[in-house]
Amino acid sequence: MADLSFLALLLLLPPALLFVVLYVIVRPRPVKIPIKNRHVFITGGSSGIGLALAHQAAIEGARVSILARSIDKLEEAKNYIQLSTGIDVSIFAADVRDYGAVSKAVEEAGPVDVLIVNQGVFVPEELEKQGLDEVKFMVDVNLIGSFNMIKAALPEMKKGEDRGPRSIALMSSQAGQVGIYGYTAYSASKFGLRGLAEALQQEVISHDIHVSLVFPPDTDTPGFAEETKRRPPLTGIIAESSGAMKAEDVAKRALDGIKSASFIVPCNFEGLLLSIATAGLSPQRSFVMAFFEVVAAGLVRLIALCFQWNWYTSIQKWQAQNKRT
Ligand SMILES: NC(=O)C1=CN([C@@H]2O[C@H](COP(=O)(O)OP(=O)(O)OC[C@H]3O[C@@H](n4cnc5c(N)ncnc54)[C@H](OP(=O)(O)O)[C@@H]3O)[C@@H](O)[C@H]2O)C=CC1
Ligand SMILES: CCCCCCCCCCCCCCCC(=O)[C@@H](N)CO
Repeated sequence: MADLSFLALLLLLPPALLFVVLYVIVRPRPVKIPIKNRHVFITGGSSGIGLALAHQAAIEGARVSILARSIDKLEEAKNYIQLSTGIDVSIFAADVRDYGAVSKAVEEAGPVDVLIVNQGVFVPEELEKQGLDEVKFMVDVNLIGSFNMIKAALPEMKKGEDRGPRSIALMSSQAGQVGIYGYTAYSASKFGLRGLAEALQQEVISHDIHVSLVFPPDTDTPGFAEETKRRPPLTGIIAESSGAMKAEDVAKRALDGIKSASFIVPCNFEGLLLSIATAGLSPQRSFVMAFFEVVAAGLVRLIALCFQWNWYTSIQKWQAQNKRT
């Protein structure tokens, strides 16, 4: 009996020690970002995930501003939120590719507490067929547009130390964690956001600003409805490895991730696996998540290799059936 409890202790000791070590070393330290009564500024807030985020943030008592190009869609979004919640949302018509327009909007909106850089365009096609104009379009809107937004909002955000912890959240995609057939430009733009976010977090941590990166799977939005009209079949087949979600559910996950200042914010179970598989050197505030990352790394890599096996088999089959062009 005594031998058994000694054995149990011996088995439990390494994970317990690991827990303690991780609890001590995880950086940056955990922090909570309040939403209520704070200024939440959402780009691409007139449609899909951005609109769901604006709606949710308004319900939670935030002062909400949304920015997008089309004034008609912005007004429609404003009316929808007004009708369903009674809350007024400020709207700003600007193209994120235009730094001057974006700065003007941010200046008019006033200091931002939570900046959600969510605008995005996606036009899937094999690189060989896709025009460079479309490649540039995706990189400009998704990546350079995000730089423009952050550059415009950061100076005032930095001055807000008396307002408490602030957040910059970026909307990536699971295609920003793994490259997917048909998404060369899109994946590149979303992988780019990760480099931006990791470096930025180190630069703004001393100002109590916390960066989050959200990784949704396929999500039912007006943009996605357009995308599916022209998505190469193989893109769809591979993307279906992760379950599709509703915009409201992605928005809820995203907002919860922002409020707990998680650096990596997965949205579904496959996303959780992907986050562990691609944890790399990204910051981790939660010692519990850090524990799983350390302990599950090998197994998750094995699962990832099985997915790659499955995807390459699908590609091979598809190309055999449809004669390579
Ligand atoms: N839906 C999906 O399957 C997934 C989406 N995502 C990401 O989530 C984000 C939102 O996607 P989703 O809700 O589907 O997209 P939608 O196409 O439904 O909405 C996109 C929003 O971005 C705005 N926008 C687009 N281009 C610009 C621009 N140049 N300047 C300013 N605003 C712009 C649009 O308004 P306007 O056109 O008027 O400018 C609109 O408000 C994107 O970053 C996308 O990559 C990630 C994973 C999956
Ligand atoms: C370790 C094992 C991990 C297993 C899970 C792998 C699942 C990967 C699926 C990738 C899906 C990409 C969807 C892109 C959605 C998107 O951004 C477009 N709809 C454009 O908006």
